[in-house]
Amino acid sequence: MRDVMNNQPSAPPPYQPVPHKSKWGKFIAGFGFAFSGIRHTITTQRNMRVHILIGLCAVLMGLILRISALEFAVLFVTMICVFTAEMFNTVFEICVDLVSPQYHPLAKIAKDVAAGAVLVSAILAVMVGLCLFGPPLWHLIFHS
Ligand SMILES: Nc1ncnc2c1ncn2[C@@H]1O[C@H](COP(=O)(O)OP(=O)(O)OP(=O)(O)O)[C@@H](O)[C@H]1O
Repeated sequence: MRDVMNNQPSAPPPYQPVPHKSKWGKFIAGFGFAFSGIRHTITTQRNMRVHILIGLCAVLMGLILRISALEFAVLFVTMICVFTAEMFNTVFEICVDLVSPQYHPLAKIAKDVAAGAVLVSAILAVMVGLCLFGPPLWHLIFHS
């Protein structure tokens, strides 16, 4: 959008919340926005697709190795931790790009810390995976 008189980029119009007829309409629209955020992360972030693929493989492995319901619960919590970290990382990337499109040392720190949070959660996932699948895999390989 450009300022016609000066041929300069003009400020975008202020955000106007979409009016909803009822409370329920607003409630249901909230789900739509949330799913749209999830879809955006999956379609734009390759790392998110990798996390989902690894998570699905882990669930499949859990089924094959017949881990307990409690172990599945631990697996799901861990997977959601990683997904959530990746989604917040995406939020930070977008916010930083919005506020500081040019290079800025604070922008670098913000993005690096957000990426670090994803790495920490991925390390947690590897450790949980080792604890859950290590013993049954060991038993399967060396005692069958
Ligand atoms: N505005 C900026 N100012 C300073 N450093 C930046 C800036 N934008 C990015 N960086 C540096 O570049 C790194 C990569 O940033 P980028 O936005 O490309 O993230 P990414 O992890 O590659 O994102 P994606 O997940 O989309 O591939 C950041 O971790 C940060 O160190």
